[in-house]
Amino acid sequence: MASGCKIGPSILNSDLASLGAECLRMLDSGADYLHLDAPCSSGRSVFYMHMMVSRPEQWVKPMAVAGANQYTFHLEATENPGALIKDIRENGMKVGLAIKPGTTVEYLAPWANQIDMALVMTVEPGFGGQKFMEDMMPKVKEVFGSGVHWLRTQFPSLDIEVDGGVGPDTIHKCAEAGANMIVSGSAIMRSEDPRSVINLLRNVCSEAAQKRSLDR
Ligand SMILES: O=C(CO)[C@@H](O)[C@H](O)COP(=O)(O)O
Ligand SMILES: [Fe+2]
Repeated sequence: MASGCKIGPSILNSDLASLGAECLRMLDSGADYLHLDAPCSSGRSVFYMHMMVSRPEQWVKPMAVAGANQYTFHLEATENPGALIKDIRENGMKVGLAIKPGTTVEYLAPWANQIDMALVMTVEPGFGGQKFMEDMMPKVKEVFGSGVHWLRTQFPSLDIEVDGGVGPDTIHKCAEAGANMIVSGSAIMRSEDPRSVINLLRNVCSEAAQKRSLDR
């Protein structure tokens, strides 16, 4: 099984001058991990880096030294995903592999057994506050060959993350599709009560996961 439902506020939208304080505010509000879209140094929290960069190879060591726990790179950004996965592991981090809206899951599938997390982007990477792309949900449920199989069923222990436009209005789609790691930027960061948004996202996600396990 995947590692349970986890909510990771995206810090991309926050005031970068007060990054540390924002991270603490999110952890105090119940965040399971922090999804960082910009390189930064860390204290001792759970930092999952989303590297939207063109040469992800060059940032592995600096991110490891800065204390990142997971390094997610874009499949489209490298010619040698296998070597990069190996390098990330050798630098003591977990591995995330992201695909942009235009990339199908068949490109990700060959690597699925070597990574800790697949990230299905639900907006074009770049900035927060964009509209959720519901038509990405079939990727989480992926169609293989002639039959329909959920990515979740194909790789039951794989964490599947969604990122972009996810909040109280869109979480149900993600949870029903089988995502268990939920990145949410504006919906959490702009809320006056981030704790209640985080709880809501986690509850919807957990309920869907429970329902799936009962249906099995
Ligand atoms: O990677 C990205 C955007 O490219 C995200 O992590 C966003 O920062 C999420 O913000 P919202 O879409 O939830 O506002
Ligand atoms: Fe992100």
